[in-house]
Amino acid sequence: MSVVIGEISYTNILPFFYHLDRDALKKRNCQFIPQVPAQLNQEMASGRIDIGGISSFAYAENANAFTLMPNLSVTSYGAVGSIYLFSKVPLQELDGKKVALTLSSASSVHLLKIILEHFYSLSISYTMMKPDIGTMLLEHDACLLIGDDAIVAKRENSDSLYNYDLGDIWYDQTGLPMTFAVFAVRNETLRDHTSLVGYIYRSFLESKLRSESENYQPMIADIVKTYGGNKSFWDKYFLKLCNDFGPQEQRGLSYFFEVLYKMNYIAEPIKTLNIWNTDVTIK
Ligand SMILES: C=C(O[C@@H]1C=C(C(=O)O)C=C[C@H]1O)C(=O)O
Repeated sequence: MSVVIGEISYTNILPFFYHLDRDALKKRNCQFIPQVPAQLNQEMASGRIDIGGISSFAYAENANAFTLMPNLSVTSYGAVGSIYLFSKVPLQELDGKKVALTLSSASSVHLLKIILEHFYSLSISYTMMKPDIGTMLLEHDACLLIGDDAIVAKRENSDSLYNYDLGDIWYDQTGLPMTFAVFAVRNETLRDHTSLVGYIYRSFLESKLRSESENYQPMIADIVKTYGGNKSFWDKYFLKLCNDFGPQEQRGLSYFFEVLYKMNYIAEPIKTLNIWNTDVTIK
């Protein structure tokens, strides 16, 4: 039986994937499925995908079925640079208005609801839509985009619309980092394929450490060719993102989960984050 690895199809996950030895992983019977986060979340929940990066919100919804991997996440301390609310009016004036939300996201969609309803006490009507800023804004006053969709939209629309970086607002309001993506494994996969999961985990960690030690340079050169933008934009983007998942990132995530529970967006409170103790398991 193969182990299926979910691969978020956004540049922000690349530090964990860029230096993977995919042939070695395929020889060990691993397969890769690239998808936007919301799709990966569903497929992890249904068991079609076994391991990989998912929305942190999806962990909160499936905390009994998933185990988190230490040291790996997509987190921001303040501005993230790829998660924006684009609005025709200032944020405070959105009360009673219509906001379109990208179908690709789960964490940022809920973070936006926390910001608008909990931090700013606004009442909003939401529609989930495909991530296309033109269509989204035809009949809505604002829209949320994430990942490369948001990066391109910001490049092209920053003069004509108000834009708000959700990582920035979260940090201003809480003083905490925001973890958008975590790395998780299904509990049965961890139980049945412990040593292979250990190998995959080490591969992600090594790719991340190598990307960081190279200041993301070969990776950024490839990104510029594929996605455009200039090198200095991508340099800043990756230097600002935090790819760790230590005590402070976990504190921020636990607070996000606490607010989600208070606002009834998750059914059960998350009392502890179930993080794999790799020191004990991996030899
Ligand atoms: C930083 C980002 O984080 C992403 C946001 C996610 C979400 O909102 O559910 C999920 C995974 C992350 O890759 C981004 O895509 O811009």
